[in-house]
Amino acid sequence: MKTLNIIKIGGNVIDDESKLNDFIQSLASLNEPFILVHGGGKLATNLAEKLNIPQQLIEGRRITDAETLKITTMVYAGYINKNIVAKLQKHHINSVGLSGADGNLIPATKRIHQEIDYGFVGDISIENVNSNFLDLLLQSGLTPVICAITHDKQGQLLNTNADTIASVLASALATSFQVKLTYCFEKKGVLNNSDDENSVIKNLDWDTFQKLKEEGIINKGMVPKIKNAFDALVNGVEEVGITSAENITNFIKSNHYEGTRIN
Ligand SMILES: Nc1ncnc2c1ncn2[C@@H]1O[C@H](COP(=O)(O)OP(=O)(O)OP(=O)(O)O)[C@@H](O)[C@H]1O
Repeated sequence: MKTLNIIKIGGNVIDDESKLNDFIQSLASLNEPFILVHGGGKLATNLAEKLNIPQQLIEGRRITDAETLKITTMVYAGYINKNIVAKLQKHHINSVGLSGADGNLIPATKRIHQEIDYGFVGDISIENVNSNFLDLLLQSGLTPVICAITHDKQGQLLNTNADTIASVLASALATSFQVKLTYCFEKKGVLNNSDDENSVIKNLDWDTFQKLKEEGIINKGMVPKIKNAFDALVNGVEEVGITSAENITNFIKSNHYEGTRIN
């Protein structure tokens, strides 16, 4: 089976043009096929503030009312997606930017919650991913760049967590590729001490994750990210890791390179 990398890039890197340029340059030297999934929450929040549209986040999840859906779609599927595609083109990586509605790539179901009205938030499943479409693009030598906007097949766009999209896509493709899933963000990996960049946990198993979560050492957005990472492993993804954007290529190429491997 051929190797395929699914790489997720986080918001703190996307917000910083210089960090983003370095990340894309590093990706360009990977020499392995990849699919890039991106977040971008901070830019969406900034634009919403400028437009006086109040934002509400519950446990790191954005409540997506009709106005917020417009903002997230403009920011994720518009500016961020095309900015990344343009930067990849500069490095001769012919990429194509997609939402989950394009090519019916990621159909979703609007989340119904007993107590919280999340608004236009979409839950997704491995079975519904249009992996044939991704396969066609990859076979044509194109690199898909995917944002966190999905659709319900009834004409409604939905907002879906980008870490979950990366995990679900990786799992859906694991039957036809040897998939390596790598989450990239601004730190060197999952840290044992948030103040010490040199405290990267090299290997993280489920029991250690539970312990560190209970102790509060792993918190905020890192909790759902790691849960998504374990889900991918359970669903047949070969290798799952979390590392810094600047070290992406070295991490993928060497098992000994700095970062956290999920196992
Ligand atoms: N033990 C830990 N080690 C490293 N980071 C941690 C840890 N615990 C919590 N974090 C936090 O998790 C954050 C990463 O999660 P987050 O969901 O914000 O990632 P992201 O991929 O950058 O976001 P997005 O998908 O919204 O663009 C880090 O910025 C850090 O503050």
